[in-house]
This record gives sequence, structure tokens and C-alpha cells, in this order.
Amino acid sequence: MTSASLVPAPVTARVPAKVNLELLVGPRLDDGYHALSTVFQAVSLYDDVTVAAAEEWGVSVHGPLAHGVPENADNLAMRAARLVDARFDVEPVHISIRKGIPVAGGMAGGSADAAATLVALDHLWELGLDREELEELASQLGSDVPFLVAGGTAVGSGRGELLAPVLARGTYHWVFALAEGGLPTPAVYAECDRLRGSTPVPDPVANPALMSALRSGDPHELAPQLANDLQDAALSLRPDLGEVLSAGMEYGALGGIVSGSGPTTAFLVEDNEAGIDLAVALTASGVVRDVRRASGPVHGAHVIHHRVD
Ligand SMILES: C[C@@](CO)(OP(=O)(O)O)[C@H](O)COP(=O)(O)OP(=O)(O)OC[C@H]1O[C@@H](n2ccc(N)nc2=O)[C@H](O)[C@@H]1O
Ligand SMILES: Nc1ncnc2c1ncn2[C@@H]1O[C@H](COP(=O)(O)OP(=O)(O)O)[C@@H](O)[C@H]1O
Repeated sequence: MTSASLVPAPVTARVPAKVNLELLVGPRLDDGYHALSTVFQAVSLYDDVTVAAAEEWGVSVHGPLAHGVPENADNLAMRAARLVDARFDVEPVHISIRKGIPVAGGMAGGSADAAATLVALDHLWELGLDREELEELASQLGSDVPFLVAGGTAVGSGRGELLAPVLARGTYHWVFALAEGGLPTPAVYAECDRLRGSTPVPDPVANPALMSALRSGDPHELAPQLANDLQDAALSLRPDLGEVLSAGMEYGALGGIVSGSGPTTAFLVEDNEAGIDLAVALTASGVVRDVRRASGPVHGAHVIHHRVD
């Protein structure tokens, strides 16, 4: 056997974006984070993350949405790789990311890449991590990362990292309106605090009507239950999003909401055809520069490609 044959073949993991069907933000805690009750759904906009054995650690980012993503140690995928290295002392890899998830858009693209890197490295270096170990590593990388490992539909509590599955029937169809520029998550939480001032904030509790809507599988039942406590803050920082939300509802969405910390807006529609109609209407209106259609729930980070040369 030659030494070249000992180098493992590159591994690609595919990872979805998320939308928060409900994002209830509780009081600011002493560590600066906020207690959350959130219902995540994984949707079919994907990043593909390939890890390949290399002489030294590195990361590169590709595709039309790659602009503004760091190609250095600040990349969340690289932080995930260094965490795995610190724990398991693995050989270096080059990470190549193909972005299909809007950047800094409130759809957890960076967290998704961290989740995909954990899953891909587990496969490449045959670490044999179980789900619990993966989620524990994920929670060290960010509040949203465990959900991007898990996928599906789930309730997140704590900082968003403590997950419980939700019984959701059916498939939901979404149109996402992409916005120019991004919104930094910490700035949106800070604006939420500023708007609340000294008003006492109760601990957040998941809304039973949302859970029952998800069990029904009916988008008409789900639409009125969509809720986002960060929406006012996102609109305060980006007033133009109000016009996008109004346009989406006017052109036939069942419900519309800012996705997480924004500035992407998410519209729930009746079915695939309604999604095509809304995407066309929003683009033609000139209010929205770019749209993506997606459906959910879908699986979390998973290996799609293990090349054998
Ligand atoms: C708002 C949400 C909704 O799912 O995501 P995005 O919409 O940005 O993707 C999340 O709460 C973001 O999760 P994530 O982006 O993983 O957050 P982290 O890296 O852990 O934290 C980034 C910053 O967000 C704020 N933060 C985050 C989570 C939380 N429960 N309370 C907070 O106040 C803090 O200011 C923190 O410094
Ligand atoms: N792999 C990555 N993909 C996207 N952004 C990343 C990544 N790694 C680090 N970042 C940084 O994280 C910021 C937030 O990006 P992202 O996770 O896409 O947004 P959000 O937190 O709104 O969901 C970006 O502006 C970028 O500087």
C-alpha cells in the first residue's frame, strides 16, 4: 500500500438553513444572552461543506452568496474544525464551503457550516461521535448550531441550544426575500433590549396553539401563529423591511415574518405553485432584489458525498 492511499477521500456534508416559526425572547441574562423559547424549522436552502486532508488548516468559500464570508480562523467552520482538533488531535484539513444560504440573513448560515464541518470531520477521521457528543460540541460553537445538526422541526430553549423535537405533519412551502446587506445578531438583540427599556419581560413559554397548528399540517393554521420578538428590533434597524412584509402579504402569502434576527423575510404560502406566484410577484414589484423558494422540514447536516478515487 502506498502512503497516498492512506489519505482519506474528501467528505462533503450538506446542511440546511433555518427559519424560526416562533422566536420568544425572554429577559437578558447576566452573561449577555437572552433566555429563548423558539421553534426552529430546517428549510431546503443548503450549504455544502467539503473537508479534505491537507498540509495545513485552511478554508475557502465559493458561490454567488460567498461575498463577505471570512476565509480565515473567524469562519465558523474553521472554529468547528479547531474545536474537533483540540478534542481529538486530528490531522489538518482544507474546508471548502459552497454557500446557498444567505449570509448574515437570520438563516444561521455560519452556524450551518459549523454543524456540517462537525459531521464531515466525524466521517473523514472516523471519530464515531454519537448524536449527544455532536450536539455537545455544536453547543460550544453557537446557540443555533445544535439545531443545524438535528434538523427537522424542534423547540429550542436555554440560549436556543437545548432541543426537544416537535411533532410536525406535512411539508410547508416558503418564499424568502433576500435583503441587501446583513444585520449583526448582537445588534438586533441589543436593539430589542433598547426598545423594551425597563419594561419587565416574562420568561418565554412556547405557544400551544403553534404546536397544535404544526400537528395539523395545515399552513392556514400555522400562518397566524408565526411570531418573532426580534421583528420590531429588526424593523427599527431596517425600516425598509416593513415594505417587503406588506408586499408579501398583498401578493398572497398566508403569513410573513422577519427570519430570526433578519434581514431576510420569510413568507409561508399554501403550496409550491403559490410559492412560484409569490416569488414572481415580489421580484416584479421591484421591492425585493432576490428571492428563494424552499420547503421544510428537512434533515439536518448529513454526508452526501464520500469520494472514492
Ligand atoms: C437570532 C437567532 C435565532 O435563531 O439566530 P439568527 O437569526 O441570528 O441566525 C439566534 O438566537 C442567534 O443564534 P447564534 O447566531 O447561534 O448566536 P450566538 O453565536 O450564540 O450569539 C451571538 C450573539 O447573539 C446574542 N444572543 C444569542 C442567543 C441568545 N439566546 N441570546 C442572545 O442575546 C448575543 O449577543 C450573542 O453574543
Ligand atoms: N461559514 C460562514 N458563513 C457565513 N458567515 C460566516 C461564516 N463564518 C463566519 N461568518 C460571519 O458570521 C456573520 C453572520 O453570518 P450568518 O451566520 O450567515 O448570519 P445569521 O447569524 O444572521 O444567521 C457573517 O457576517 C460573517 O462575517
